[in-house]
Amino acid sequence: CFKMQEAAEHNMKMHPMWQGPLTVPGGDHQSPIDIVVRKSVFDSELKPLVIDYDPKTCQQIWNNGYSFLVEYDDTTDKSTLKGGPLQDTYRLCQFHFHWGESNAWGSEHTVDRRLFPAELHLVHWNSDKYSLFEEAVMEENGLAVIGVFLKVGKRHEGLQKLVDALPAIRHKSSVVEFNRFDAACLLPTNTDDYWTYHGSLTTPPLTESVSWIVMKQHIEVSHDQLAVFRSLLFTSAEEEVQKSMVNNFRVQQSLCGRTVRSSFT
Ligand SMILES: NS(=O)(=O)c1ccc(S(=O)(=O)c2ccccc2)s1
Ligand SMILES: [Zn+2]
Repeated sequence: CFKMQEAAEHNMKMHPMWQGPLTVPGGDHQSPIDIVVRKSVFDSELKPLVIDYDPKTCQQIWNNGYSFLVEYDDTTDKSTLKGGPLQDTYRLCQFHFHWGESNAWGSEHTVDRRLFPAELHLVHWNSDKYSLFEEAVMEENGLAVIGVFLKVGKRHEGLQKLVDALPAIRHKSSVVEFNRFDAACLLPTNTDDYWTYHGSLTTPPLTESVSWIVMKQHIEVSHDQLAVFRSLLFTSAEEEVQKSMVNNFRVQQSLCGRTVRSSFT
């Protein structure tokens, strides 16, 4: 996915506005949304997800000015997602999180209006149809993002390696090498139960190219682990006023007649 330079330039274009309730002009397939459980439709055709991540493809972790991203080498089909609602094979390119300033809110999607303190997004692009991430971003069936809710509870052992790397990327545009991280350790034990709908990126360019797959089962992280997320900064080392990286989520968008399907009854 995006390399450092493009994303840094890209970030300049995105930063000032991304938090607003901005939607693309006429965009009626925007994300995130509130998932109204009783209105979701069970679809027996939905298959189990096939998630196959290779920890060796993990490359770096960096602060892009509104979240922190763990980026993977997506030049080959080494870390892939298929099955579920997807017709093609999608390559993992990065994962990141959204969180609040308190444990009372922070997630982007909600379930029957219930907010979670944070949400993980694992971003994949359709490598059967496109040769580059940047192409896939603009296309209808270009991206697939897995959303996982985080709840505050017991410490997440797998997450700790990532939490320990965060102080090194406190400021915007800082990056450190990050290898052999198995993103699969962040998935809930049950990945067969999920909601899926067609939506968009939740930050500019807000393109409506995402097959969203939101896990029913959350993962647990400790209060202290989440507090380290909040120690990150939106601002670069040069800026005189440092701003805590918190509340980096978009407000819920209207469903506009879309159906949310569930893989479970
Ligand atoms: N929160 S989200 O999962 O919807 C999301 C927002 C942005 C991205 S991206 O970094 O892949 C990206 C994609 C296209 C252009 C720039 C960045 S993924
Ligand atoms: Zn996201």
